[in-house]
Amino acid sequence: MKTLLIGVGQAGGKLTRELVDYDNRMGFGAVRGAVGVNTAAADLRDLPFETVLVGRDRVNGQGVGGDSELGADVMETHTREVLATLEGRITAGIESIFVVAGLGGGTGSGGAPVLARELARVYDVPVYGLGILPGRDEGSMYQVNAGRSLKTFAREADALVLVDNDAFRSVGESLTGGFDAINREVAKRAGLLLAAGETVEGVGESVVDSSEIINTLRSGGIAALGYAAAEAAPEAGENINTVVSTTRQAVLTGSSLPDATDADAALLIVAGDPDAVPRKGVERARKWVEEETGSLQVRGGDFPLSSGRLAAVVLLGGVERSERLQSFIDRASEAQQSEKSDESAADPAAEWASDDLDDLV
Ligand SMILES: Nc1nc2c(ncn2[C@@H]2O[C@H](COP(=O)(O)OP(=O)(O)OP(=O)(O)O)[C@@H](O)[C@H]2O)c(=O)[nH]1
Repeated sequence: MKTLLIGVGQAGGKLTRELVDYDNRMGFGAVRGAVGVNTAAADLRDLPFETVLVGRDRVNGQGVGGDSELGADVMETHTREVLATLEGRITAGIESIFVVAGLGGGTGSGGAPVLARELARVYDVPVYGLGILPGRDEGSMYQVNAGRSLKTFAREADALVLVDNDAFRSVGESLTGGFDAINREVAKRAGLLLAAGETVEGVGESVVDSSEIINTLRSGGIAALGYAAAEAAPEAGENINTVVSTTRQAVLTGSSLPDATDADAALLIVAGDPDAVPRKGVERARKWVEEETGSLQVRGGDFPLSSGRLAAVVLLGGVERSERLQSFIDRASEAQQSEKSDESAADPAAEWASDDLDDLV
């Protein structure tokens, strides 16, 4: 799926850079362009693509210091500048736009939903979010920002793929030290998903195309992305169990949003050498995904790659009813209450005190 990436805020910019690097390294060519947007000049310096510094008049290139309302305000004021940098980049071949942001800070959490809304108004292609949830030991400001942003971002984008920063943290590793590793894990998942619609080598029996990604995300709301890989035997017949077990691992232990398995729709992509991919294994794995997610809309396909390994990438669409998300929302609501902010009923933050997740879609 030919995609344009827009990284908003520090985390958004860094993750976008990782996505661009991964796509280049693998030679996929699915990422057709990238732009970085930030209120902090220093965070834009290392990005190897076009950048836009917004809100200079308000924060003088220093960032918004975790104030997501200010982040949203700045983006409202400068949307035109950001859209101007996209002119000529959203060519006929572009099939989707991803707005990438950390939801715990101010620039990304406030700015990304505003930008998604404006992009959806201007362009016909789907506008997706790729949002990062703060880890559970980050401070309450991060939790509240993410809680508020999550709901708005999911509403304004055509779907929001979530990454929980706790999902890829190894035991005992500090979160900050682990960011690069987390970004690599996310880039692999998202990079393979985007590239799956672009045939790279050979032609598999049932190759995935972009419309399957779009259809899996069609119900909107929150999505999760899982991945796992294992050594492949040369003969397809010997790999039936491998395909099933990597698929289970992708969903159960390799997901960007762990424990979010109750889904509206799913897409299973099996990547590997076409001669090593067993049809029977793919069918069984697909059945397993149907049972695990409770969804009857499970699509599947191959991604032919010359590799001695087999990988399963699983995109789950419409996972907002998951316990994991509920526990995050509880955490954000608690943080908000403990900050004793005196929100009124008209304040969007007040909606986060509600347990009613159906509001998301
Ligand atoms: N996965 C990942 N998360 C990150 C990274 N950098 C920061 N974060 C997370 O993103 C959140 C902070 O967002 P930032 O992107 O730093 O903030 P910002 O949007 O630039 O906003 P301000 O700094 O307030 O202007 C926190 O929850 C961090 O845990 C990164 O490189 N990778």
